[in-house]
Amino acid sequence: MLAAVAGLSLMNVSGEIVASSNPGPGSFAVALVDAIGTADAQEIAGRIRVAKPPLDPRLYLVLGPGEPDPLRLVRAATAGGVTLVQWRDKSGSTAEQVEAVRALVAASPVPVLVNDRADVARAAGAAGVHVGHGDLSAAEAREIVGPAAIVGLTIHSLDEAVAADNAPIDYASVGGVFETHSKVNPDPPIGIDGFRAIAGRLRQRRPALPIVAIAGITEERAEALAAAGADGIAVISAITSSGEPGRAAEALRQAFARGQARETAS
Ligand SMILES: Cc1ncc(COP(=O)(O)OP(=O)(O)O)c(N)n1
Ligand SMILES: Cc1ncsc1CCOP(=O)(O)O
Ligand SMILES: [Mg+2]
Repeated sequence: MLAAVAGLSLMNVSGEIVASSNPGPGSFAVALVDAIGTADAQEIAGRIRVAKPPLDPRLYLVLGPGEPDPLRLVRAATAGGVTLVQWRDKSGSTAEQVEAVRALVAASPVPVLVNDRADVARAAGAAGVHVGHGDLSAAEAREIVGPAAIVGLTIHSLDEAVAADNAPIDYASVGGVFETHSKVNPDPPIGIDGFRAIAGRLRQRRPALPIVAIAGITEERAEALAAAGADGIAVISAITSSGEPGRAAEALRQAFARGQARETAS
């Protein structure tokens, strides 16, 4: 498979290079064969464009093996409006994680990312990986999952925002914004003002980088965070503990949309 992709890329990019010198119709084929034969690997790699899965971070569900029926949960939550899913397993074996992620990828109509484990993401055919402090760096994760995958990074502070200026990431997750019972968070919550400050610093250098907020997010807070400029909210308990994940997802999406409308109007 990889060899086929490499061969096609070599053909396509060589064709682009030859076409840019405007050869006549009779000499194009000869020039193409010459270009393929003398191709410079670095130039070819630099010109390859890869299509990423579309990233819609508006409502990002994080779940793990503690859920009694993860596939059912994901089906209901995505039907209710979840746009992105993350598998977060802090203790399962590698084989267990790969199996769980493969099943989720098959069941989910939206992209599935894997927390921490770029190797699992790649092996299971997930859309990407999320890393934070103490995990692989974003650059190391990117090496493993490749240029077409989604890489997300947690940002806790202004210093981490500055350090992320050149990180090869597709979105940042800022938090913990509020207190959470779903994870041990040693740092105090940053609040909505902290979110605004960090998001502002990230956007100084990377205005198009999607930024989601995480930790302790409820319907009411979803609206406030959208109004504060979040591109998305990442939640565990607001959906997994609701008893009705589809309805909870719908309510969060609606609240988030109300906040976005307030932000646009301001
Ligand atoms: C969307 C999202 N944001 C933040 C995190 C937390 O990542 P990290 O800081 O690496 O902590 P763990 O989740 O690995 O315990 C996340 N997983 N997802
Ligand atoms: C994975 C993670 N990272 C920072 S807070 C958190 C958990 C968020 O869960 P909840 O939405 O239940 O507060
Ligand atoms: Mg992590």
